[in-house]
Amino acid sequence: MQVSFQSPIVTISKNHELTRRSANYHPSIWGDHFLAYDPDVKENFSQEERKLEELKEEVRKMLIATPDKSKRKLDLIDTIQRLGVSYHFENEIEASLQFMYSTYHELCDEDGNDLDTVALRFRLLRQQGHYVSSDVFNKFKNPEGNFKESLIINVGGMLSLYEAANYLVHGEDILEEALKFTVTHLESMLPHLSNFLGTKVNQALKHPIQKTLTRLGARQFMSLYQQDQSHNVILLNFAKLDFNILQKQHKKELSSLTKWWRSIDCPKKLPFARDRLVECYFWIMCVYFEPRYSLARTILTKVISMLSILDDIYDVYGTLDELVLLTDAIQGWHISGLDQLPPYMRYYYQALLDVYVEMEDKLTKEEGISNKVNYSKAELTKLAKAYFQEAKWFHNGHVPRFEEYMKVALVTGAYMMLATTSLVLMGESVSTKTLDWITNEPLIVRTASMICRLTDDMVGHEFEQERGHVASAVECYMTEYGGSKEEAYDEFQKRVKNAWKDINKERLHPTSAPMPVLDRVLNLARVINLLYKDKDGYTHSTTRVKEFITLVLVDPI
Ligand SMILES: CC(C)=CCC/C(C)=C/COP(=O)(O)OP(=O)(O)O
Repeated sequence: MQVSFQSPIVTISKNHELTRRSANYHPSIWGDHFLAYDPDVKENFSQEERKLEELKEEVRKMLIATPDKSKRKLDLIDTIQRLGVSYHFENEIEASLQFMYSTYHELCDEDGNDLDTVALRFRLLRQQGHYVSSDVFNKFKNPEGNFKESLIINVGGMLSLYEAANYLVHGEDILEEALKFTVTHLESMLPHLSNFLGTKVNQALKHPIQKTLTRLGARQFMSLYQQDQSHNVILLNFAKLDFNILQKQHKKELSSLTKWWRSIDCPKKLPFARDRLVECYFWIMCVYFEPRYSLARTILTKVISMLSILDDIYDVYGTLDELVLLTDAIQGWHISGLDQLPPYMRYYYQALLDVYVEMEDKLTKEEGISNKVNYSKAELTKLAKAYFQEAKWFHNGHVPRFEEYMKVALVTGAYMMLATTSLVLMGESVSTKTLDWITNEPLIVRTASMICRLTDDMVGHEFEQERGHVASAVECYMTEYGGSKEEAYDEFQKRVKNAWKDINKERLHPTSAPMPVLDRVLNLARVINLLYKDKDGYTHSTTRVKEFITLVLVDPI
């Protein structure tokens, strides 16, 4: 099938003025909202911190006192994790799950036919990276090999099985079946459930734990947990206080980032670009939310904001001649590259260099080293080259073969660059060995990049093609294989589903990199799944994404 493809839109009008493309992005919906954030007076803050420490110790004691063999321990760990406060108890949780892993068979015998417990234990262990066999679910099947009908009325057990099955890896047919079985029955049960249970099921079906980002998930889980009559008051109060204290820190970071962003003055100086500082911060806060990553979060937000503009320069505004110059300047990576650039690019390039100077300075101050920054620079160079390749395809009206497109588009999704930079900024905890590992595009990074690219192209290609854009995965696929866009979407959905199995597999021990490193990549995949579900919520950020940002960064609990 022939796909209509727009011709280049950078044209010279009759009076020889250059007409550039425009995407007409809506302006920032946040403006200076976070600028004036003024944290409570110090005294108030330290009172809260003291209270937090007290509650934390109580939760720690509770965690230690609850026997590792008990179902209560499983529930407690799960609740702590879902409330978003497990980062305070990493060692305690690791030790308990290690014990459960080493005594797994014995514990499974004790769990008997309690589906909720079996599935919860399975999920908590897989989440932690421990491989346990999915054969444990065989006992819930009938002699015909199907899941038993009697399970259907056990909503808690079904939910637990559904959440566990999302941790499937390739070849686990039983978990594929479990997913189908639980989704079908939970969906059909929805209208008959109480308000509380219905909300719980609905939320789980939309956002399985495996794809849930900690802060947003915590916020949503907290309101449900509060309604649960058996909730633990100390734990809930601790989680609420921790959420609010951390939100203040995030607001403070956003306030200082807004000052920086104002100095860039995107609406005036680079009016063709998306003005999305707050959305960028949300993106990066999803990658790492913990207090210890404050510096990393701040600088990575600057990097992603600059990448967003760079994407618009290559995709929307720049002429091919100008893009040659910019790509050269980025390869050269030096202030001398400024001279040849047109004014708007010179302005952009200077601001980009400034972000990297800051990155070098801060890392040198923190750790006494700055050569790790070179890993990020190398990725940026790679990214610019790939952007340029796409620009050439667009300006020549060329539709590449699907695989040829994907090779370049996996890079232009920018996840390789962002993942690498996120690690560079994690400081001492990430070794140069790990940075070498990520530079070689390991499976988990390729996979997250693929999820990013296909998800982005499925929801964004029509809007992009209207304004003029390189052929996306959808156009390339249809041109090469024929068929409708719906068939292309089906194929891509399948690939995305498989990609999640790869991510699950890559997080099982023995892993190719430390778990905190893999979790940055996992979080990047989760963000794209959240922001680009059904539509490009980053570019068009006035609805769903605004709600997410409000929940996590605006409203305290
Ligand atoms: C991951 C990063 C860098 C996020 C920053 C914002 C960005 C460039 C989003 C993708 O935009 P797009 O949908 O216009 O991308 P593309 O042009 O590649 O389709």
